[in-house]
Amino acid sequence: MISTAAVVGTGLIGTSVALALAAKGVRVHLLDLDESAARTAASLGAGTVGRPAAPVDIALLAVPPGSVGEVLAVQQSKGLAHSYMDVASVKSGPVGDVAALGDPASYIGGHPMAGRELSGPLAATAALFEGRSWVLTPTPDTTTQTLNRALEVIALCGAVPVVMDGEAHDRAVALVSHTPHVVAALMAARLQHMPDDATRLAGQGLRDVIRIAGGDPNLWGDILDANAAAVADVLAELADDLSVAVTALRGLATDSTDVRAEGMMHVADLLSRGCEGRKRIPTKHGAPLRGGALVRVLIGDQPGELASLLATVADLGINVEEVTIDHSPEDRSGLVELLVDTGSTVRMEQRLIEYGWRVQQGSAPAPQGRPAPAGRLLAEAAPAATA
Ligand SMILES: NC(=O)c1ccc[n+]([C@@H]2O[C@H](COP(=O)([O-])OP(=O)(O)OC[C@H]3O[C@@H](n4cnc5c(N)ncnc54)[C@H](O)[C@@H]3O)[C@@H](O)[C@H]2O)c1
Ligand SMILES: O=C(O)C(=O)C[C@]1(C(=O)O)C=C[C@@H](O)C=C1
Repeated sequence: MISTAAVVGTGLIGTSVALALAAKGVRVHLLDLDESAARTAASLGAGTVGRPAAPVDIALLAVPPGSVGEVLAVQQSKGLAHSYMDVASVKSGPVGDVAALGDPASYIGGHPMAGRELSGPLAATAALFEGRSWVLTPTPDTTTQTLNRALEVIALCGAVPVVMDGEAHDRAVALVSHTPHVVAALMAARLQHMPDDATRLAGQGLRDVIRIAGGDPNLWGDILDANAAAVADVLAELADDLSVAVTALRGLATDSTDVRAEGMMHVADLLSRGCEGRKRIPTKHGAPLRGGALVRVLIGDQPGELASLLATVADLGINVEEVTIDHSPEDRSGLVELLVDTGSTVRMEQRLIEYGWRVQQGSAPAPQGRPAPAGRLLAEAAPAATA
């Protein structure tokens, strides 16, 4: 059983792990090149700043991918821990660096598949890894004790271990994490000089697409540098699809019936392949996305309104897969979208109306038009609520 740990690199990921371990009673030592980051983490309850008097059970190296090998070698030479694991978003590079610079027996590569577009200890949260996959890449050199300690860290963080080969991991994350980041950055870069009237129209769809583009450019430069070939392969396929999409759309903009028909065929194919691809992504419980449906509710933009809506939904005993909220600053309203089982929507809409919530009934695809001025107004609710 792990009772002591160290975290080297107390930024977003290091502090999140430290908070989760500290909450489970593990004594955590916090180390960072930037001492203020370690002090901030400590002030959040993530542990104590400074080296332990004796080696801890396991040290987590939560530093940029290019620094893992060097940091491991330094900390092994100082006897920081019995075992070491890193959390870097790429694995082949760090594993190679470790073999060249340090002792690979007490090291295991790791990568929690959870994060944020923010950096630093203040963005950390103990719940970050709950229910998420956490890759481990043991090599033939890794000792069983080190593997077991890493598995314990993952369990204490509430995550799900996935053991993989480092190169297979890097190919997989090129598709599911690194290329999406590049695509988000490319799209967000298009917005740099957009006119103000377009800015005002930006809704949740755009925000969903560009959220991760806010990630630290230095960290992401390091990640892309370490997985460049695999990301380039995925991007090249995307570029082929893009060029088909451009040609098809140019065709749709012509007067020729034949060219338009062919263009529409390609556009329809692209859109339906998109829907199919999206269904391959598991939900938070690990099952692929099924026929979920959206229930849309207008709320007032004041503190406690969303929490109150979610409490009502919980009272109804309906399981919500996802919640998104789209704020409209101009009329101080919010449109909340709750993804639930298809079978639950009608009952849920009726019951929410009975409770006095303003439901956009018949919720299905994207909302049309602007939401009306919001607020949970009993007087405005459906007849069932006022009867
Ligand atoms: N951000 C994410 O969403 C995410 C998700 C999973 C894994 N990761 C991986 O986690 C690691 C850390 O990322 P983060 O988002 O927490 O970054 P971060 O910038 O929030 O934190 C990194 C911390 O490491 C410290 N540091 C850098 N070099 C150091 C060194 N040589 N010795 C000691 N401390 C050092 C920095 O001062 C900083 O406090 C990276 O390897 C990243 O690939 C990130
Ligand atoms: O959700 C986010 O903000 C993330 O950046 C998470 C994400 C991902 O792509 O899933 C990003 C990089 C990490 O290596 C792991 C997780």
